[in-house]
Amino acid sequence: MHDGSGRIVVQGLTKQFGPVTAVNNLSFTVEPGSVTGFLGPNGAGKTTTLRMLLGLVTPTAGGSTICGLPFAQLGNPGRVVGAVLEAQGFHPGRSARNHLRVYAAAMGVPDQRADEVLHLVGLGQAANRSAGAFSLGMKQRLALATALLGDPQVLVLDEPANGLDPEGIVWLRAFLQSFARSGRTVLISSHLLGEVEQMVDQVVIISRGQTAYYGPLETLRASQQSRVLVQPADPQALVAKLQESGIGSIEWTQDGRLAISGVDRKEVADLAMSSGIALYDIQQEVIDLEQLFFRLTSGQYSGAPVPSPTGYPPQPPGPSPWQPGNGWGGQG
Ligand SMILES: Nc1ncnc2c1ncn2[C@@H]1O[C@H](COP(=O)(O)OP(=O)(O)OP(=O)(O)O)[C@@H](O)[C@H]1O
Repeated sequence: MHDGSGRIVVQGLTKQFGPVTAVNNLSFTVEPGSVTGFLGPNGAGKTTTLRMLLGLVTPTAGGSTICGLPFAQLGNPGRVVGAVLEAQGFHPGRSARNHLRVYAAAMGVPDQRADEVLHLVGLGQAANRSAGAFSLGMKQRLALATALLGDPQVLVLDEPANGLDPEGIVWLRAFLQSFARSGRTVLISSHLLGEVEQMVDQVVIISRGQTAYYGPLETLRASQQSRVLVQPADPQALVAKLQESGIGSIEWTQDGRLAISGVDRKEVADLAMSSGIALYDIQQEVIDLEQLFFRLTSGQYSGAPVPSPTGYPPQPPGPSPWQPGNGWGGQG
């Protein structure tokens, strides 16, 4: 019997395809009640990890659990975890409703659940239309509806924003956040941080099959020291005043402004005013998460070091479920 927690634990997960190490000793925990983004560039090992989590690929080492159990031991897994791994091929002549009824029967849920999940994903009006003729965005919604059939506690979605128009992305964000707010677990992968930035609370960023960052998105943002960018009438005078008062560290930007770290805008403005130095422009630098993401994952290609923010390396909570005979490496 699973523990009903909705927690996903990945511990020491490794997958070797011949000479290729697709996933390398990967560990992280996904807690219920939040949307977690599983991010990394193309080829980082995201799909392989999700396939191992869902019992479709046998790990070379390590393992994973959902609600405390390896996938293979979940019993009726569709009732615990709903998954969308790729925009599925749908039977060309089958309506959306009938597609769902086939899956509902296989899972042992009543036919009427097909209509419920169609409404949940906004396809209520398209129930009788042929799923094979759906647009990519509608197929994504239908795949999500299929994953929701068993009213699962955990959702695992591989690149769910792919193919959605801006309205679809806004809808998906609201849907996943409300799903998570009901105490359930959402894990979504993407190779673009910007695409899921507004949807996720936590992130697991991987590069070359290894964890580059694991923790709240906010902590990642805050780990980047922001700078005050200022254009003074007399830069030398402001530099002298800043150095005199020991405020921040100062650099010149390429466009000739002063960039001051370790201060807020008000401190710089107050100092300039009390020193009689006019400022033509002053602003707090906005941290570009996309740039940060590239920096974190560029090691995939260049071997660059990555920072270790708080919360890393991750530890699975509570007693280790990784005991001999607990399903390790046997599923797949
Ligand atoms: N069945 C397989 N046989 C051999 N190599 C594989 C296999 N599946 C994946 N790989 C390799 O493992 C690495 C990780 O691939 P994976 O598909 O997990 O990455 P990904 O992060 O999901 O990438 P993408 O964003 O492009 O989908 C890649 O180098 C890929 O070529």
